[in-house]
Amino acid sequence: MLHYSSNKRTMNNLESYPPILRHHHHHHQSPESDPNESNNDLIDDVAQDSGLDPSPVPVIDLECLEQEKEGFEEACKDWGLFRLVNHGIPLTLLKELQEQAKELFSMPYETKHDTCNESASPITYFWGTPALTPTGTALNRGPKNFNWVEGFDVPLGQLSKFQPHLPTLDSIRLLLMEYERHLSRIATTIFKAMIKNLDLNNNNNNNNNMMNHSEECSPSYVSRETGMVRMYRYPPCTDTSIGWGMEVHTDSSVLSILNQDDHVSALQFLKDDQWLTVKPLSNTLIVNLGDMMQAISNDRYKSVQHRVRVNKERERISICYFVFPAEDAVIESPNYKPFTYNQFREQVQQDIKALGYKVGLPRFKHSQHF
Ligand SMILES: O=C(O)CCC(=O)C(=O)O
Ligand SMILES: [Fe+2]
Repeated sequence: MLHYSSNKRTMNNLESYPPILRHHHHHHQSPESDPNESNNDLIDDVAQDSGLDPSPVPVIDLECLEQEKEGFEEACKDWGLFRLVNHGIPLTLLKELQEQAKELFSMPYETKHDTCNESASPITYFWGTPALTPTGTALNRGPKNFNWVEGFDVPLGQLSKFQPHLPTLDSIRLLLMEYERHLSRIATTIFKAMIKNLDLNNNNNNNNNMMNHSEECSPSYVSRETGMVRMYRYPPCTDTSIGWGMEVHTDSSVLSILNQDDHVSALQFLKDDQWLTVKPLSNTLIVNLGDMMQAISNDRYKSVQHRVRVNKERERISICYFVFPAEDAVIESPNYKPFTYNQFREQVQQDIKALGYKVGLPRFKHSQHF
């Protein structure tokens, strides 16, 4: 019985991949594959099994942001990425989301494609690139920039107004609404602590976007309405020279919070010119700082460069939450010309279309070097 269902799952899986992501899915090792690569995979797996975290990613306790201020500051300044513990999200919710996302992705490709192309659906389905237009269609960047990934784009502000026909998508919608409540709480807590450490309230008296006078965190820079979730599946690919699950980039968000598959390590980030791998560890979240946070902090904090490797044998699921400033929130800091997130996004889209890549923050600096 077990055997039967696991065979069935494998078969479904192949049908569930977008046609263009099916070619390199076979179980035997390809002769040209680089032996060092496969060794690395093995080492990762051993490290994972031992339960240790061999890469020195800073660990931040959400309950102790003030007490452990120094470590938190260092993580924001020197790393741009940290592992979050004590986040208060029930482990059952994290696991349920992973399970439901896996089930959704394992549906036939056509089903996923058609469901999300219903005109009323704010959730869109894409593959081959994480770069989308505001309406959710993929920005075509040519075959060179093809990424080994498929995903769903979920604008969180619209979830309560919409009921998908597909039952799996609807149950995921309900889970995501619950998840969003936790994530906006977490993002606000982290952002408040950052603003306090950066001492921005005192320095920018005329800037209402950080906190307002009653010491309440204003929603302007961490807006619930514009938040989004991306669910990704990275199919396995025997030929890892094909490229990246997701090529190197920085996030445009204020903060990104990642709930990743417990089994496959693939996310890498740049630290002092070295690529380090983030090991998946159960019941932890990965938080990374995005471009908006770097600008808000006037470059004291850093939007970390990261990328996702393809895995030879196993698919990987990740669920990423991104928080952005409100539409009308103007980012003002000494190194930058004042700009809104919409202007930033518009510029990114233009650059991707014209140049094939995102220029990002340098476009908005007083002195432009790019
Ligand atoms: O899937 C991941 O681990 C990271 C995804 C990512 O970097 C992104 O969506 O910006
Ligand atoms: Fe990213």
